[in-house]
Amino acid sequence: MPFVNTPDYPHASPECLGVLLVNLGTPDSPSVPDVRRYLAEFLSDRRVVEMARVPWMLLLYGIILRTRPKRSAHAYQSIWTPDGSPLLTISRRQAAALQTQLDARLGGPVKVALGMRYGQPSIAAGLAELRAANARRVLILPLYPQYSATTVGTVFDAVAHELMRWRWLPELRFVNQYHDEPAYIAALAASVRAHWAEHGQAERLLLSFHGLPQAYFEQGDPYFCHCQKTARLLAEALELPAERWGLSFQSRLGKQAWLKPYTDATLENWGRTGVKSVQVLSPGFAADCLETLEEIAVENRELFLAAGGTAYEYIPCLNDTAEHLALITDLVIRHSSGWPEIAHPAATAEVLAERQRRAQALDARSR
Ligand SMILES: C=CC1=C(C)c2cc3[nH]c(cc4nc(cc5[nH]c(cc1n2)c(C)c5CCC(=O)O)C(CCC(=O)O)=C4C)c(C)c3C=C
Ligand SMILES: [Fe+2]
Ligand SMILES: [Fe+2]
Repeated sequence: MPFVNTPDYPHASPECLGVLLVNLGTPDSPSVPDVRRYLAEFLSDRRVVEMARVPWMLLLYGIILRTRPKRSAHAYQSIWTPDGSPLLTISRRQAAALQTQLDARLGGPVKVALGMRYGQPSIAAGLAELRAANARRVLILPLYPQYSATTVGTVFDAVAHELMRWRWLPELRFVNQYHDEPAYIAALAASVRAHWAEHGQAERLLLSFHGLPQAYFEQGDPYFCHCQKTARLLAEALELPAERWGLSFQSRLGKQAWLKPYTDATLENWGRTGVKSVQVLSPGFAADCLETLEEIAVENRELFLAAGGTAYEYIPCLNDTAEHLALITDLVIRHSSGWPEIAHPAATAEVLAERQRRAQALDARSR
């Protein structure tokens, strides 16, 4: 097997800390062929759909990829911006802002790259960018607060798959989840309070998380429990009594049972039973995307209003807000702590200069 080599490795070049920010990924364009290509990659992932391979491939290529791309492309067209898919443009802004924050807070060189699990820029391309910057230590940060094998687990697979081709591996760390991180809960609470300050408080707050097949939970995926804890901590931070908020799961696909209660059914039920106003937040998404901007902000609004509700507001994801960037920066600093001082906030310019002086002295002695 041909390995990726570093034949022109410059011995004196400075090492740096590499950070790979990862999110799900999105089609290259909202055209039907591009959406089909994206869905084919996504839905062929064994961690996303655990069905037996042969029947699933027959169903995927025989039916799903002949019908769903048209419907999904239509939905993507409704949220696409002049700069591209919201998920990608927001992720790029997060990566650029994280680079700025880390440059300011770390004493040593750091390189941030973006990698998407499906589509472009790929995880392989992000890792290649880090290799080109001579990142000898790499922190992988999947931007999924709650762990699921279908999201975080598959990011690990893609990283491992790419590194199998490398001759010289970097040191590696991998953030697994941050569902109960105080700074994450505080950032969510701040975004809800900011919304309340501007628009007032609705009768109920719905915390809607992306769903999963129920069977994955029964077989040990902790995602459901992580979502419950995030929601409880957020409600506590907002001092919301139980009757003023709910938790639900959105975006189900196919006929099998997914995690319950479902977001659409919850909103319809609330509308039917006299709840007039709701605000909906999707705490599990680090960036706005098709599932929030179309499904939550548009589709589910119509369901709630048709069921008798009169006011429906969607509260945006944390995206590239200052609170979110502070949280992401903090996660990087804490998870890279203990690595050589280059990656540590205590590594000031003086520490690095001293380190360089020592290296030069050693070098001079060994000549
Ligand atoms: C079996 C199918 C799916 C599982 C399991 C699943 C889990 C899962 N997904 C996210 C986050 C996102 N999903 C997004 C889109 C999306 N998800 C699925 C299917 C499953 N997701 C599909 C088919 C699609 C594509 C759109 C469509 O055709 O409906 C997105 C948005 C991507 C974008 O381009 O904007 C995100 C983000 C999580 C967090 C999760 C499990 C916890
Ligand atoms: Fe999804
Ligand atoms: Fe959806």
